[in-house]
Amino acid sequence: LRQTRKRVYPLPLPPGPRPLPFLGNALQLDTKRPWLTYTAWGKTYGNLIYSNVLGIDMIIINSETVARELLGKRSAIYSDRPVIRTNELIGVDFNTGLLPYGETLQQHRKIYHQVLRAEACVSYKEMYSRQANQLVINLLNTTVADDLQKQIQVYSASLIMAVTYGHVAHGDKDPFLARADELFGIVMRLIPAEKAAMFTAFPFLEWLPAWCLGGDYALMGRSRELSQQLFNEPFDEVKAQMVQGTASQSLVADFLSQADDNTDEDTMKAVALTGYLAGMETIASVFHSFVLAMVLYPDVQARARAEINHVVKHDQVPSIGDRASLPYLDAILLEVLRWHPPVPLGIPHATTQDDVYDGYFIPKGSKSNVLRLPALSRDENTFPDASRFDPSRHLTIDGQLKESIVNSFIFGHGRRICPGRWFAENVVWAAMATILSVVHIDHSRDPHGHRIEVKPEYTGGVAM
Ligand code: HEM
Repeated sequence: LRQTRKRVYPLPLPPGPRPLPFLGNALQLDTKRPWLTYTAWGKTYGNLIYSNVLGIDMIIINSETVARELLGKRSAIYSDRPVIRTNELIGVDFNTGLLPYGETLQQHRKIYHQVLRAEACVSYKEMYSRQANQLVINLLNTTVADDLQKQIQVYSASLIMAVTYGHVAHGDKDPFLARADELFGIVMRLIPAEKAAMFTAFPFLEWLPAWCLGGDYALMGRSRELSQQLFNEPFDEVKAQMVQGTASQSLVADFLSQADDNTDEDTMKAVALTGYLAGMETIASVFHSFVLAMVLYPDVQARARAEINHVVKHDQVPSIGDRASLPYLDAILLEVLRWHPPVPLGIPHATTQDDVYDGYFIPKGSKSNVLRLPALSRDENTFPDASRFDPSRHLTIDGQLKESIVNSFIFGHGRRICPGRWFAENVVWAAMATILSVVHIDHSRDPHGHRIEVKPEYTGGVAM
């Protein structure tokens, strides 16, 4: 245990629950549902809370204003990440989201900026449309809910695959998708959803050893092997295609053609694979929420379809170029993100220097979390009748999009803000537009023609 003697600070720490010697607040945590502990603490201690767990300083940020000030404006010192050693054991420590703040991270982020910034993302519009069309064809052949989930997963995986490596996946039998699927399966077994949420919520778990992964060394080995294959093979394929002149447009091809002598290939491999893994889960999550909303709110679906029919000619499907003329569809996208934030716990940040906020001392090395995304997005003061799915809350009286505050918390903050946010929005938008213009989403029916009610339930984890 790290805290062997009481430390003295020049100013008071933010308010928080009373710690026990050595254990700090460890016994007060609800490890299965961490956000409940933080919600309860928030009610007692307010928007900035200090807690100490096993000697690690933890700051919990319960307000968007404080998050923007600390993680945003002061991001020069709030952009480190807690080290989570288990990631090395399963071979996923290449992941951008886990890198400490420093040179390697900056190289990663430079590449994302090159290929995924807002303007660059628009250039993938053909790909968005092609994949969205394929999704609709697959959905039309789907009869049961399990298939729907599978189709959504295959869709997000194939799309990211196409955009990242220009690789056309052939359904879930595609070797790359199959490997990625196996890797996911293993990671889920080693770190099941509630454990993943716990790692995210409680960064003090940084030094947990292999036993917390169930001690299954064979699975860990297989996981590392798969990670290495996914890391190298698709990238090398694009490289070979570039030499033969057969590569299609993709992030990796764009990168290789823009690369200079100083460009490090391993960095690009890590970026590409992170993009693939980060995008697949999150986009699938948004998409499930979209389908759910369309089933539960048929009036919203009807209004969106009416908007599309009004703006786009009847024999055409909207493309990204029509986005500005379809504000209601964009409002649906924002509402889906607000209604069920895909990454509800965010990813914790860590401080690299001591800091002072509002008269309180924040020690260097503190792990800060904005753990209440669902609470922010369900805040009745900002979003009245917040549990209702209501896209019109994002529109002005004359039907134009309002300045959105949803984006300011859903994708994180400061120098660690999600670099895939524009890409994710385009991808989901294209799929929503295509689906709504050709498919009607409704409840399934039982063999007697009675509709089967939907019971909305979400799995936990880093992405819901
Ligand atoms: C709707 C979909 C998505 C949501 C809601 C989402 C949300 C987030 C959040 C909350 C973070 C943490 C930010 C922080 O620490 O402050 C993050 C980080 C990240 N996201 Fe996303 N994301 C989405 C899609 C994507 C996609 C499609 C990609 C890649 C193509 C991507 C790549 C990343 C990466 C690389 C990071 C780590 C950044 C860093 O640590 O510097 N995300 N995302």
